[in-house]
Amino acid sequence: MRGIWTTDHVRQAEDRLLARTPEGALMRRAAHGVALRAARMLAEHTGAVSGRRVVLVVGAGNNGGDALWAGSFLCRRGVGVAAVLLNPEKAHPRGLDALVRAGGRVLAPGEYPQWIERADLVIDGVVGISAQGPLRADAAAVFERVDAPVLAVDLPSGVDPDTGAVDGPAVRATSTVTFGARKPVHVLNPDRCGDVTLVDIGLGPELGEPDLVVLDAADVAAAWPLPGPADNKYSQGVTGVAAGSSAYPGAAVLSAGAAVRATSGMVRYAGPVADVVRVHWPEVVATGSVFDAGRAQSWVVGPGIGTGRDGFEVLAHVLGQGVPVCADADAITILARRPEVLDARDPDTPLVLTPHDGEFERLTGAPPGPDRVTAVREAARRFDAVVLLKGHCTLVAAPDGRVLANTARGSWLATAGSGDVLSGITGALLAAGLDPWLAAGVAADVHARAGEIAAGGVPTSASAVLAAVPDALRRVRSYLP
Ligand SMILES: NC(=O)C1=CN([C@@H]2O[C@H](COP(=O)(O)OP(=O)(O)OC[C@H]3O[C@@H](n4cnc5c(N)ncnc54)[C@H](O)[C@@H]3O)[C@@H](O)[C@H]2O)[C@@H](O)CC1
Ligand SMILES: [K+]
Repeated sequence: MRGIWTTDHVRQAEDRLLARTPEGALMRRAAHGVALRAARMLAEHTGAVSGRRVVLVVGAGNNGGDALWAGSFLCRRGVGVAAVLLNPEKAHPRGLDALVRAGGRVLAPGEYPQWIERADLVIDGVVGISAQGPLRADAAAVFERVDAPVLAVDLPSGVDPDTGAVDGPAVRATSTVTFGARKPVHVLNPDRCGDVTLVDIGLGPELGEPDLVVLDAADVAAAWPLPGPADNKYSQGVTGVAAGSSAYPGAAVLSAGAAVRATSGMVRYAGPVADVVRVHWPEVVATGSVFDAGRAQSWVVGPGIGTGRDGFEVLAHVLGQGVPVCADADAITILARRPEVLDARDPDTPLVLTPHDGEFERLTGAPPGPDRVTAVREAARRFDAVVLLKGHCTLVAAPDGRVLANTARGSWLATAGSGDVLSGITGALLAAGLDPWLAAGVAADVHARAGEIAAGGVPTSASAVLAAVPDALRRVRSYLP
């Protein structure tokens, strides 16, 4: 599991570390990491380092200091370095001194356009973790001229460090070098950060519990339940699926099929399109209604069930079974309109809600807004449920405040029926007894990998995503030590 810390926590940790570190040491270590990455980018993009041109765009704080020091290191490798100082009086004095002593130059205001146009690489040292709001006009005017690859120091300036939100001009980096800890922007807005390199500045012991986590493939593989020698079809957990209707039989086929692909345990289907499900998935034990379905260790409820009285009764029934429930799609709309349905829930049974933005707004009365992490965390507390907020970066919050992020692998999952597949996978993991927060996070990860495999670079479909679940699992298992 990789941790991510908000800027407040990073700043507090840095203060503790700074108190016992010689002055300037951390900044030089950070800047050295920037210079190494910059040299590699020059070599990759131009075939050489020495003789190439780098422009530093330098703001008023330590982020600009990092860029100036990095520039001084690059000068020593024969790179021609020039700095645009956005706020010359406030430019980091020691960094500036180091750059000038190493042979770098400071550009006069009228000089920067031709330098930017001829640059092989631009280093964004406008603002780091103390950033507020979008790029100001002077910095925006500089970056408008940039064609070269951009290396962001700590984070792309203009993008909110804690939410990843962009609300005006902002840098789009080719690569980012960050220090000590990953910040939320790196997972919430990967498109603006490019590839992210983490430089160790010794912050680890000061950091404490992360504010957000990302699962590694090895975490996903380790969490995924596999049958053991003593297992049978019941012991691995029976997944119940209450989905579909005559209008939407596909939702039932996709959700039940995803559960079949995700587990070797038994899958039950209960709903009006049992015959259609049986034709697609002969291994599913299908019946016409949840009221006469046998026992299950979890229920997936909602995809395609409709939002009328029948849907309400189905949802109330499965919530009363005393087993974990994954409520998706129409079940979320029912819950939003008639929250009294939750009275049927035994408060100790886990509930996973999987809204997209529109359903989230229906459920909570407000859209997630720019601070999606806070929004999903509050919803999880309010509903005492795990809430999985779908998006380019999917977030999963637990009622105890834990949040994990699953960064997208392209936009392949933006296809009809994709959510039905996710709910089926989640249901299978709940039936196996996984912690519901982990179940939802692991399901989101494998779903995203299956989407990437199914697409292979071209548009795909939910059926293809479902078919790719086993390959996605094989791939995550290959990361096991
Ligand atoms: N404190 C430390 O121990 C270390 C800090 N480091 C660097 O220091 C950075 C943080 O430095 P600072 O706290 O000095 O602050 P920043 O360099 O992030 O910002 C400097 C100032 O820019 C102004 N500003 C805010 N938003 C702006 C915007 N949108 N456009 C233009 N100006 C804006 C503010 O007045 C702010 O105080 C980190 O991101 C990292 O790059 C690294 O050197 C590693 C060690
Ligand atoms: K920056």
